[in-house]
Amino acid sequence: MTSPSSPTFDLAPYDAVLVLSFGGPEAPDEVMPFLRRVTGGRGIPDERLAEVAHHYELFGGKSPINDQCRRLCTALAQELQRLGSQLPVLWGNRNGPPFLVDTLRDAYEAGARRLVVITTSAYSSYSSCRQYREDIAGALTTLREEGRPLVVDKIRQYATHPSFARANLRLVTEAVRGCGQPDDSLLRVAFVTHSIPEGMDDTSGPGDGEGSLYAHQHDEIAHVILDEAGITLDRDLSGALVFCSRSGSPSQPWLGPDINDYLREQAAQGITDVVVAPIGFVSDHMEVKFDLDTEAAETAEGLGLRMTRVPTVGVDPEFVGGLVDLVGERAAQARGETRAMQAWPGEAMPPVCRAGCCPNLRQARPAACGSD
Ligand SMILES: CC1=C(CCC(=O)O)c2cc3nc(cc4[nH]c(cc5[nH]c(cc1n2)c(C)c5CCC(=O)O)c(CCC(=O)O)c4C)C(CCC(=O)O)=C3C
Ligand SMILES: [Fe+2]
Repeated sequence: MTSPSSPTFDLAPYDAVLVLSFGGPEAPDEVMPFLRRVTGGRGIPDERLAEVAHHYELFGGKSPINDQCRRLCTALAQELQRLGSQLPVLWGNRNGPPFLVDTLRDAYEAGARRLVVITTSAYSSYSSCRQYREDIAGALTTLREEGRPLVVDKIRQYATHPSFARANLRLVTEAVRGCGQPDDSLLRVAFVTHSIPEGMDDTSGPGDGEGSLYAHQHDEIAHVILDEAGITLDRDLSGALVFCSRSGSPSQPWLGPDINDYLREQAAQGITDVVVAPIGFVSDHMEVKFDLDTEAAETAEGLGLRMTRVPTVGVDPEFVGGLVDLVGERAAQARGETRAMQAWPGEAMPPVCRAGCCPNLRQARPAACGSD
């Protein structure tokens, strides 16, 4: 970790850090406009939209995601200040106010010319990486046409930055320690992430035909957490990678198994305790609050399974420190310096995405922060 007086903590050429997120409604009348923006032209059936609208209604029409972003911005700004940087931390979304383009316009008016983006999404795939790069490209085009040219870089996808796996490892270790089931043969750890269409997973990755990097990165983190937590606790832990929040048409294959099916299968085999670790999500947003804390918790209760939900990384200091480290790394790269890129487990993702990686399978759209 860099110390406050360290000359290596230099964030030039950046004028601001920008957190880019998904967006969410904050009042009942914002729910349907939000859902229409999210699903515009994507063939999500109406029944699914009504169902998801109901999830938001259960929480008074307010998604937790914006408050999570506000907390993250505050935590990042505090960590930057602790390291001696005064860079402002801004926030923009894809699907709800504050929209990315508006945040960037305000930044330009305030004098910013080059920014570095952190997305609230750790893994490789179209939905979790390239789509945000398309959002950036779209916003930059609009602003260029307005006579407000900006340069935007992005930190590398951070599923393979050690701080992310380590923070998740620590949280899972604590949850297993506290779950109250000392018998390893009666306990499973379910690592949960957002399901995506199989075609999107098949094409996730660096663009050289490797593919399935989304599933692979999750698998690797799940495995190292099981191993390391097992060593720390001197236990023989087992578990699986499972999925939530499947949408799309039922005929289209998405990644599985669904967490609820997994819980049923485990209960049928005599398991009594499941520790649910949402490694696919950086904070408690709607997928976590509804799909896990509401739906999966009900499934578990109906099965007589005890479910312990692991916290998301949120504003965990190790996680936030890792993001700030990545901002420093990206700044050094922007200055043309070479710097060792920390990675665990697996390889560091490129700071500039490779041509053709994680393609948009519906329509080709310009994407920023990549070599294509
Ligand atoms: C990989 C991934 C992440 C993680 C990476 C990232 O964070 O970006 C993510 C995050 C999120 N997804 C979210 C919400 C929604 N996602 C939807 C639909 C979809 N997600 C997909 C994938 C992902 N989504 C996909 C392939 C679709 C199908 C349609 C499409 O191809 O786009 C729909 C439509 C209705 C439905 O069908 O569920 C909604 C409402 C929210 C906000 C939650 C809140 O309000 O707290 C967040 C953070
Ligand atoms: Fe989603």
